[in-house]
Formats: sequence, structure tokens, C-alpha cells
Amino acid sequence: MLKLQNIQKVFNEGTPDEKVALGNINLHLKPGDFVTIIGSNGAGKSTMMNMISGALTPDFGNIIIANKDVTPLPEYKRSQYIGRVFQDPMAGTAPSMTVEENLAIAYSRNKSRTLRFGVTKNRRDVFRTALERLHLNLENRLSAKVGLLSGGERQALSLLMATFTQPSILLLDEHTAALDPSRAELITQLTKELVMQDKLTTLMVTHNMQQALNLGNRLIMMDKGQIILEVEEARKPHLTIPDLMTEFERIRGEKMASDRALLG
Ligand SMILES: Nc1ncnc2c1ncn2[C@@H]1O[C@H](COP(=O)(O)OP(=O)(O)OP(=O)(O)O)[C@@H](O)[C@H]1O
Repeated sequence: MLKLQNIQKVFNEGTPDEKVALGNINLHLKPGDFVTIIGSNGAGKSTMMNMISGALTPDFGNIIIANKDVTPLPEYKRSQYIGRVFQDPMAGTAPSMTVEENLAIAYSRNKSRTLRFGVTKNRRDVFRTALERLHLNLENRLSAKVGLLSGGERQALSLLMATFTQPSILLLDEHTAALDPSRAELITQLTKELVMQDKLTTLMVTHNMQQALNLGNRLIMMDKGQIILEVEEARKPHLTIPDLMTEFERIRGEKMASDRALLG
């Protein structure tokens, strides 16, 4: 479903500020894979997500989504294949618009490919049914302005909007990091439910190692622009945080330095 082939990205090449953000990244996600990504600060996680979404172009390499080479496609053209939720609950929704209007935008992004409103079910019914999946009673608040929702409600709506049209790839970019622990837990649970029920192929960046272990069927660890560890489906359920620390030390020959990763 997603193939990253020899992806490289260097910022400020040929200057004293030159930075190899992604070395030579290769990654293959099968349909329905849910891969969690951990890594130290500056490891290249956001650069990789931006490369997949089309916000950044690789210097070298190819990005294949659903058997289509999307490397030359700009971000707006790739959005039909991709749903994305950012860390900031404000980023995924339009605050001055209502819940219904926001969902209509999400719907129109991809109407050619998936959802079609049947003759018997009107658009509002479809939105209500979708919102019921969040268990937040938003189905009865279709006319509420999104700016008035709590951070957790907004992030839940962002998640629903990103998954509404069954994207080929779902990108979750530390999407629970800005929430308090109870709301983060709510969004984590919703993520699990929506991804599993819809069998979405998903990549999730998190600084929270426990969350990376709890969610998904595969895990990758990045450091200094490289994928340094890939944990496959059979091994992941047995892995612990100390295992991850030991693996990092074994591969890199030094202790992992990210306190955020440990404390998350
Ligand atoms: N636009 C840019 N210009 C120059 N350097 C950049 C740019 N974007 C990222 N970098 C550098 O590339 C490297 C990878 O950054 P990236 O943001 O992908 O890391 P990350 O793993 O997401 O880190 P964090 O967990 O701290 O968000 C870092 O050294 C960063 O400073």
C-alpha cells in the first residue's frame, strides 16, 4: 500500500548548515499495516511524514501509494490518498465552521473515490452515523461551531475527518501529544477503533514509547535520518520499553538520549 524507495533529503546542501534529514529510507507497508514510529529529536520522523504527504519533495527516491508513483504529485493532489492528523487540534479543522460543514469539506476532498450518499440516506444522516463512532455526542451537535469544541473533541473530529473517506494512508503526527492524559487516552482508543474497524494502513509518529508499543502491528525506530530498527508483527506484542532501550544501545553503541521518549 505504501512503498518508500531509497528516499533521501538533505537540507541546505553544500552550506555549513547542511543536514541529512533522511539518509536512504526504505519502507514497505502492506494494506492494513499500522506502523508506529519512534525516534530521538531530529531523527527525521516529521521529514518522512512530510515527504509522504507531499509537503516536501525528496532529493532522491520514490514514493508509491496504492501502486501509483506519487513522487511528482504536489500535496493537494496527493490528499485524495492521504488522511493526516497533526499534533495541534487546531490544525485539522476550521474553527469558524460548524461540525457539519467541516465534515462536508472532508467528504468533498475525496468524493470521486469512495463515499456516495445513497438516495435513501441524506448527507446529514451519513455525518451523524459517522460521528456516532466517536461516542462524544457530536452527532447531536452538527450545527455547533468547531471553535467551541474542547481540544479532545476537536482532535476526535480531526481524526474522523482524516479517516472519513477511507484514505489509502493515514498519517498520525504525534496527534495525542498536545492533549491532557485523559483526552490523549480517549484519542488513542478512538484511533485504535477507527484504524482496526476500517483496516486503515497507518503510520503514527509518537514520542510515547508505551503508546508505540500498545498500538499497531509493527514498529520502527529512527535515528539520525535512518530507520535503525524494524520490529515485525510476530515480535511486537512481546516487546517492552527496556527492550527498545537495549536495542538502541546495541545498534548505536550509546544510551538513548531522548527524555521525552522515556517519559512520554
Ligand atoms: N526545513 C528545514 N531546513 C533545515 N533543516 C531542517 C528542516 N526541517 C528539518 N530539518 C532538520 O532535519 C533533521 C530532521 O528533522 P525532523 O523534524 O524530521 O526530525 P524529527 O524526528 O521529527 O524530530 P522531533 O522529534 O524533534 O520533531 C533535524 O536535524 C532538523 O533540524
